[in-house]
Amino acid sequence: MNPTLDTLLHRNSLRPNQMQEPAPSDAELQTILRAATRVSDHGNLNPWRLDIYRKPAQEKLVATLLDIWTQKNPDADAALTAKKTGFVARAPLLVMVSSRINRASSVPRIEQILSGAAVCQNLIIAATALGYASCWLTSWAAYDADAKQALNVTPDDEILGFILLGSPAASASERPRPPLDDVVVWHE
Ligand SMILES: Cc1cc2nc3c(=O)[nH]c(=O)nc-3n(C[C@H](O)[C@H](O)[C@H](O)COP(=O)(O)O)c2cc1C
Repeated sequence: MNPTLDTLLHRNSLRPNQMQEPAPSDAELQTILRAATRVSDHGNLNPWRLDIYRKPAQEKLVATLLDIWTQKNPDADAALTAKKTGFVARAPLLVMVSSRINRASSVPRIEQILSGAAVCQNLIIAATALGYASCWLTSWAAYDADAKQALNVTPDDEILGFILLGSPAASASERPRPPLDDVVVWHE
């Protein structure tokens, strides 16, 4: 089968706890990032940013999220707190994709965000094509004003994804995909 279609037709997410070292090498990551940023983009605005976190930066990010989470959820139990804050360091590499909306442009905000979503999906596809595992998460942190500020994302912008990457440590369980007849309408 055509290798691009093979990747697209067989991609599955793996949870961060199903990933292990190594992360993509620097050279592989460059390729993944080039593929990720080669997206459709109305107005050629590049209205997105990619923040790369490796360890120890991932651990510092956990500490930042922990401060914010515990202030807002002082009664949360330790397991929940660890889950809600530790996810960003639970895989070998984290890429945060966020919008950088160009407000001077007439291109609608939604279209600039959609271009950023394409960045996320291209990133995942490229990592999959190189044999890496990936998972696109948002969690509470993408929508928390203080977390956004700590991550240098303005209130007007959006955290589009925390994308975790690593080597597969398990095989993905196949989940049902929608029958085409459920989601496709043919017009003749
Ligand atoms: C924008 C976006 C945000 C997501 N955020 C989360 C999340 O916070 N937690 C989660 O468990 N899954 C989240 N997911 C879903 C997973 O990334 C994944 O798509 C899902 O587990 C299905 O697996 P699949 O990619 O193999 O279809 C998100 C997906 C998208 C597109």
